[in-house]
Amino acid sequence: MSENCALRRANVLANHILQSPPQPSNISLAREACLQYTPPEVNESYGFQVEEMRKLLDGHNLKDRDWLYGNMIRSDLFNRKERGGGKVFVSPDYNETMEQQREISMKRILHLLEKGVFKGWLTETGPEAELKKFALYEVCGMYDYSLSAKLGVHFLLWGNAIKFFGTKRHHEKWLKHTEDYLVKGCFAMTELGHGSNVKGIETVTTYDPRTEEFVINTPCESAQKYWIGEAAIHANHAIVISQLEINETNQGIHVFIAQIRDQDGNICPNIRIADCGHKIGLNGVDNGRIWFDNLRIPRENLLNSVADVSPDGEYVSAIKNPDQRFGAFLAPLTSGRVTIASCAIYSAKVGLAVAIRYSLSRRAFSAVATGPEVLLLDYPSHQRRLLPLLAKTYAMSFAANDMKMMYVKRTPETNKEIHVVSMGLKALLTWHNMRTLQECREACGGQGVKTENRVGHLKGDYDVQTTFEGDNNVLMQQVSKALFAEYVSCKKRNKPFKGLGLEHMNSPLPVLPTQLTSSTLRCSHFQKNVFCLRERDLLERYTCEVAELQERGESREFSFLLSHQLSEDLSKAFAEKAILQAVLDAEAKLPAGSIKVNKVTVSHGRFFAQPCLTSKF
Ligand SMILES: Cc1cc2nc3c(=O)[nH]c(=O)nc-3n(C[C@H](O)[C@H](O)[C@H](O)COP(=O)(O)OP(=O)(O)OC[C@H]3O[C@@H](n4cnc5c(N)ncnc54)[C@H](O)[C@@H]3O)c2cc1C
Repeated sequence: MSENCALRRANVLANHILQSPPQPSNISLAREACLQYTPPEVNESYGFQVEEMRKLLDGHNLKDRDWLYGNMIRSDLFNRKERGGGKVFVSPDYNETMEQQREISMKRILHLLEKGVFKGWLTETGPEAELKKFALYEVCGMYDYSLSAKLGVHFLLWGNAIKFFGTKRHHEKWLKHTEDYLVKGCFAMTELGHGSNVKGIETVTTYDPRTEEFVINTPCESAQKYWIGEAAIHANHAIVISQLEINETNQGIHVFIAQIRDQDGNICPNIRIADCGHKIGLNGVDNGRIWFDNLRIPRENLLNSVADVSPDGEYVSAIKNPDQRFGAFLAPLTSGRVTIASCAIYSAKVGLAVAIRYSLSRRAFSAVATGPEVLLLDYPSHQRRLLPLLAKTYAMSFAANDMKMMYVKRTPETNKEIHVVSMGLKALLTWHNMRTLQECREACGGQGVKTENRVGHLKGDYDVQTTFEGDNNVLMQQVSKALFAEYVSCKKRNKPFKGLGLEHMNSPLPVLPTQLTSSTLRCSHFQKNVFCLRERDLLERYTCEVAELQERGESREFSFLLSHQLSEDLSKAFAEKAILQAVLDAEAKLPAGSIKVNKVTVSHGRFFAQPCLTSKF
């Protein structure tokens, strides 16, 4: 980009910001010849240190990420494209049929397996191994979300279910084989009749002490397993979530391993499988439907860390309360949600990179008759459309990194907090991604529709993130329910708040200054107070509303579902407070002045902070 161009743009931007009348400029407004255009990636130069920015945004495992990018770029399987300036890009071939996408996704996984990408994904433990895994998922997700989702089903759902719910015998038998793809796993929880309401699933498993086997049955059409990733073609084993009936007593949902295909890929007896077919995106994943016709599996295939059945058919569980048992069974979904939320932010980054770069090369309309046309990003409306989304993406990127750290350092004491935070952030970050992608698509005009520009495809592929591993609206209810439970429990026991970030409620109400100057608005102490006050107010009002509903005779469970507006506002306030905290933490770690939360906006009674990065690196 010529110096004149840059200067002119800086002037226009400065004028927008300072809102001063346009200054007469000495810069030549000569029309640029059409053919002077070169794609930005060819001669891009940066006014900041890219590596420093990456450290800040990626946060961890930069070398591992580059190693995986390198593996993709070197392989023909990833559809490499050489561009001017010696740059090599990889992106899926968007002309492939659903069948081809499924096949190539599996081939890519097997190629990465050969390169050692998944080494230790289930057998190595500790924060370093887990962070590395998160980083590699994110890289896969940026390349093609089908690749990341397929890995998610195999490692996070199937693999983690064995890890968390299984005991030594299961770990020894399955984990290494899973890591080596000698078994290909899927996770069969959702049914046609029951998705969000997991407790209501209808698949039934009974025990036969004569043969020491469990018998899994799909009693009706609504009990067919539906949307099961990898089930249509690739998986040969399934985690089956089912009600367990022992001596005609229902013990609630339990987790079993069932073989669904033999080594040659043939469907096993007493199992029927159908394909869910073409989807609006994510067609590299083969989602399927499964029916079990009194399938017999060995007694050892019950994952028995939470509960067990003795050879003669006695049910034993250390957790007596069925609700607590149910909660323990949903634990592996936490790592899935953390991954989903962080991948969503990478998708938003890709969309914004495409749209903002386009807005820096596309011109439309001239300010003066003989002058050059104006760059899209010089229009205040275009800035207002894209830059707040960019700022929020930065903020959420810090929050995603904080959440990953919290997850990898989890302890029994922090498990509940990470569970609730991951629900709130999964919902907010995936919604943000979808909103961002739509704006980016429109901001690119007609070019946004072109498949090669990716934004449209990202929308199709990432859309389901708002639904799977917890529908966002249902997650919002669960966040507010958890906050309610904490509030009521502390008040009843007259104990101070401890956990879920509610400790601020132990202090008297903070007093906000009546005069809001710009320096007040920029002060992190003020910002935190505002977010805490909002959460406190919403939590108190929500608690009153739920209590009133219960007094009017609604059941405890149903009262949470009836209070929707306050519930949603409270859950969002909780998640946005976590995002603000992540921005402030990031700011604290940086050289003074490198990052600033520069604006707190108040609209419709809601507060939101917009961080901005300055170029002080
Ligand atoms: C591509 C894809 C892959 C998937 N992969 C898997 C997989 O591998 N394994 C697996 O087990 N499942 C999988 N799923 C299933 C997924 O987890 C479920 O679709 C999800 O849990 C939602 O369930 P549902 O579709 O039955 O929707 P429902 O639960 O019926 O929800 C429908 C709508 O009703 C609303 N709603 C529901 N309950 C309430 C309430 N209490 N209050 C207010 N509104 C409510 C929801 O917000 C939603 O908008 C996958 C789904 C898709 C689409």
